[in-house]
Amino acid sequence: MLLHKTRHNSIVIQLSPPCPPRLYKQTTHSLALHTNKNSNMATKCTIPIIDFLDFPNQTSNLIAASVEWGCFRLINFHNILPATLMSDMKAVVRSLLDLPVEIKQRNIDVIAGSGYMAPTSINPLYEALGVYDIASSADVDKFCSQLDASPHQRETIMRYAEAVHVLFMRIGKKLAESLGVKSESIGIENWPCLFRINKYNFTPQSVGSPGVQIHTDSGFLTILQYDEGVGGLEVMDTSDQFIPVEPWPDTLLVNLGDMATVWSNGRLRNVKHRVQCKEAKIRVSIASFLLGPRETVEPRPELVDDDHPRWYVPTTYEDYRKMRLSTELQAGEALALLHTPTNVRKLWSLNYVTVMLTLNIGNERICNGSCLLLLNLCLLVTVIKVKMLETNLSKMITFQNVMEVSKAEDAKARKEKDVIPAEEYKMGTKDYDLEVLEMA
Ligand SMILES: O=C(O)CCC(=O)C(=O)O
Ligand SMILES: [Fe+2]
Repeated sequence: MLLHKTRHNSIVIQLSPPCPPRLYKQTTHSLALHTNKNSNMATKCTIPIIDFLDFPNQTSNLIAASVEWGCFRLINFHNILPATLMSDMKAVVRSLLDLPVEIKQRNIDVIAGSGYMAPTSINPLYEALGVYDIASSADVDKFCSQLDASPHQRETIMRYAEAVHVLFMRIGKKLAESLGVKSESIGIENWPCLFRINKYNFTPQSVGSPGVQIHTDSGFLTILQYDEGVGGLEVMDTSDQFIPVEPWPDTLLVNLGDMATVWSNGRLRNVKHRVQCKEAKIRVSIASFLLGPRETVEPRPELVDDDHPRWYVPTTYEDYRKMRLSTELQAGEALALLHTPTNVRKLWSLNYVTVMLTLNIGNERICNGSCLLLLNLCLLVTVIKVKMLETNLSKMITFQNVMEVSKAEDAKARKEKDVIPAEEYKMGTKDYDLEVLEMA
């Protein structure tokens, strides 16, 4: 029996383990064929693969992957983002992250966490540089100037930004259409695309430690060019277990984030993921985030009906991001704070019914041992859930108060970055657990 937490934070009890969709299987040896139709497939179920050259055949796979997993590996996209551009970009990114700290600090935030993040004493393994919106050539230009990028570096970054933006448009439109939403109506061309390059200074002492804590991405879609040599990235599978995203050359990982869940009225899964230090090497990744509509984000009317009542109240990405930061709910839990009052009431009534059933049936001794065990488990889950809801609600109230003095909140969100020189990292000597990083 499994207790399974759905993306609406409700708990369902499954009598047998859920099986991930069987559509997606990978060959054990390589991805050389770049197809998931190979008949010699391994039996292991794993992260879905979407072949970008195989649309519209892939439409149902795309939707299944986005609903069940909230992520997929993308293959055969090189007509848009060539392999040479990916490796050129990787080289540029490495050299930018190797710049002296005084230069990297010129990369200031536009929104909290969009600029340079220095290693800190709490999290000495991680640093990042970022651009608020790679869909804006002015933003990309500014980033290049801040870091004194050479003409070659500038050109590579510009070409990469354009290619990733095209990929976002194509994937986003396919996703919308496969959900029955007309892609022309969503204005996706105007959504900002945050860009972040991440460096993990993994050392022998840090093996086994977290590089980035469990989180969901707060935006709509993420395109991740993960390190092709150094692993460590893990995503939560359909049974809520973390599984490694083994580095496969010439593939990208696409994640769906919190805004996709709101926009789709809860149909698209915001995948939880994390980075663990597996080996003592420098790991570099390039993450691009399509954040979502600039104005209000709310469930699409096409996806709200009697069978799918509206789950989320309207919000803006900016407000949601601030709420995630101030509540430190980084793994999608903050979405519960956007639940419509009707749905919150439903959750409470469900909890109430479960408690009553457990107490009544337990008292009347009309059930056998295993039934009682099951009911007790329900009770335990209910109590935990009510506790979580209470904590989240109190965080929301705090958040609302804090929003009233939003200037102060902004300052608070831009956490002080205590830069420490590389030679002073004391990895392995004390716990450099986790600070809450401002993940996109
Ligand atoms: O470095 C990675 O592979 C993942 C980074 C990530 O999840 C993020 O930047 O949101
Ligand atoms: Fe992420």
